[in-house]
Amino acid sequence: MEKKYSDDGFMLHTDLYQINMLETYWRDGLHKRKSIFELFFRKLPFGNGFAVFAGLERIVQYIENFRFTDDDIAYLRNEAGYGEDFLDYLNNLRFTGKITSMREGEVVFGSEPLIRVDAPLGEAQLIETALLNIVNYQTLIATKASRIKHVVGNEVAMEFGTRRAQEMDAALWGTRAAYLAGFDSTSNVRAGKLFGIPVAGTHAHSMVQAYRDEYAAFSKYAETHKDCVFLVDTYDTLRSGVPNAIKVAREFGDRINFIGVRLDSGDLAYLSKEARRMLDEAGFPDAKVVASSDLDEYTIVNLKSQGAKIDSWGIGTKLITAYDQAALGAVYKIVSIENEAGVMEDTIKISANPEKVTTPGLKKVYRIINKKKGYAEGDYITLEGENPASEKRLKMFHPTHTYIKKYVSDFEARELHTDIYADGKLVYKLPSLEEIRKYAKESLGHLWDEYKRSLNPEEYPVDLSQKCWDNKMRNIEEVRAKVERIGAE
Ligand SMILES: Nc1ncnc2c1ncn2[C@@H]1O[C@H](COP(=O)(O)OP(=O)(O)OP(=O)(O)O)[C@@H](O)[C@H]1O
Ligand SMILES: O=P(O)(O)OC[C@H]1O[C@H](OP(=O)(O)OP(=O)(O)O)[C@H](O)[C@@H]1O
Ligand SMILES: O=C(O)c1cccnc1
Repeated sequence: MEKKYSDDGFMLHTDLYQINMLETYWRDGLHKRKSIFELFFRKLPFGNGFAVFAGLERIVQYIENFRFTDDDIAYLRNEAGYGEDFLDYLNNLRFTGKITSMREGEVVFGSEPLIRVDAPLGEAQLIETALLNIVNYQTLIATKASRIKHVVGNEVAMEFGTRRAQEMDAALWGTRAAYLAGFDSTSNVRAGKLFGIPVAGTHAHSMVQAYRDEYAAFSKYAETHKDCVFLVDTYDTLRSGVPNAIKVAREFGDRINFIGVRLDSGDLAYLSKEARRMLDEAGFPDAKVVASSDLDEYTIVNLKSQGAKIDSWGIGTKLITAYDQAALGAVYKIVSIENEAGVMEDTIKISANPEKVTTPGLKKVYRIINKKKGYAEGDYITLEGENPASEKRLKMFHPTHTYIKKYVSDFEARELHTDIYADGKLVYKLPSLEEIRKYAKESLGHLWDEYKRSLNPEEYPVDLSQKCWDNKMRNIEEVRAKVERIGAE
């Protein structure tokens, strides 16, 4: 197809229905009504005990570019048939609202607002798709990366996924998500350039095949590179690959920095132990064994249990595609809207599944940290205006199984949201990626080990304050009464 329009903005990165709803609101004069939306997911991915929030920097990029371009308007005029008056409105549309959000790297849980948008209805509605698109992917990958890094421990985790990622943006932002959640490096050079992530890598089988000879390939690589990791499995790992790597390392001596060998197929436990033994016997005890080949947290744990001697793990496909769970399932729900009289009214979405009933109202999220132990007792969602810190003894109860409760005293109530936008202006200084990575580590540090284990972790409490819970019940009752009235008519 002939390219009629340039790809010069993010505004059309939305679902058509958002623009259609916006048109309805605008024609009906509802677009300026103050509204509050919350972005959250319900269920933690991968059966993990927590998720790692990521995506905020990209959201800021998106909001900073919140304006339809001339080409966007031309497209909407020519291909989508919107009227000139509405197009005029779109042309002048800017984001004027408020956004509060979790910080990137924050450990987060199901059913708590990760982002709150407090904006004129039209604006808040229009940004839904992009916000979900960004958070759903980046938080999913950051969480997967955190799981993998948890089992890798103090060894090195290298991100190798670009070639298998769902296209370029996914590779780039997925790599960033992996790094902020604890990965040590990436093979994606653009991610190195744009985000300052350390880049690392070895070489491919194609190089060995291009020289048609393993020894020649390793030697030529050594002639051109100081740091050398030789890929030893192209022909026969133990009979040819490792011996050739050792031979070249000996011949080049101090002229190269022989970092080690990479295994990419076969029985990685057995081969790593044998490679380790051969390297040690050859006088290279510091040479590392790198492994790759469809690795994830499960194979890594299993390889470790077999006594594998692997120092560095290269992880691609299963990380960057979130192989075992393709989507986080985060949603964006309206919780409050201004009425004709200018008064904010809560709004609720009812479901037969109690966990899917939304929690209405303007809310805040606090992490309740036990001051003595330094660990989190749970997250506590309040209505705006409540101050949990002023309570001596905080009652925390399960929002659906309310008989499950506990009292917490001597705690810090740490508010988890921070202001990102106020009156459409960016009021948040984006932290560096290194700061985010450090923050992610600290945030995870507040969790008991029981929530951190990768298999069958304990369920972390995300509770509602009594007022918030009462408000939800009142809203449910009001909707019920309304439905019954309609049913009786
Ligand atoms: N000792 C081991 N225990 C458990 N899993 C292993 C072990 N060694 C390797 N694996 C994993 O088993 C899978 C083997 O993949 P696959 O069957 O494609 O074979 P391969 O050895 O990689 O061969 P090739 O790349 O030549 O096709 C990979 O996911 C790898 O991480
Ligand atoms: O297995 P992953 O976790 O996805 O890690 C990335 C994989 O990409 C490369 O294989 P590929 O076959 O693409 O190229 P190669 O010929 O260099 O091995 C590399 O050797 C890894 O096996
Ligand atoms: O550098 C490597 O070894 C590498 C990079 C990307 C994918 N697989 C391996």
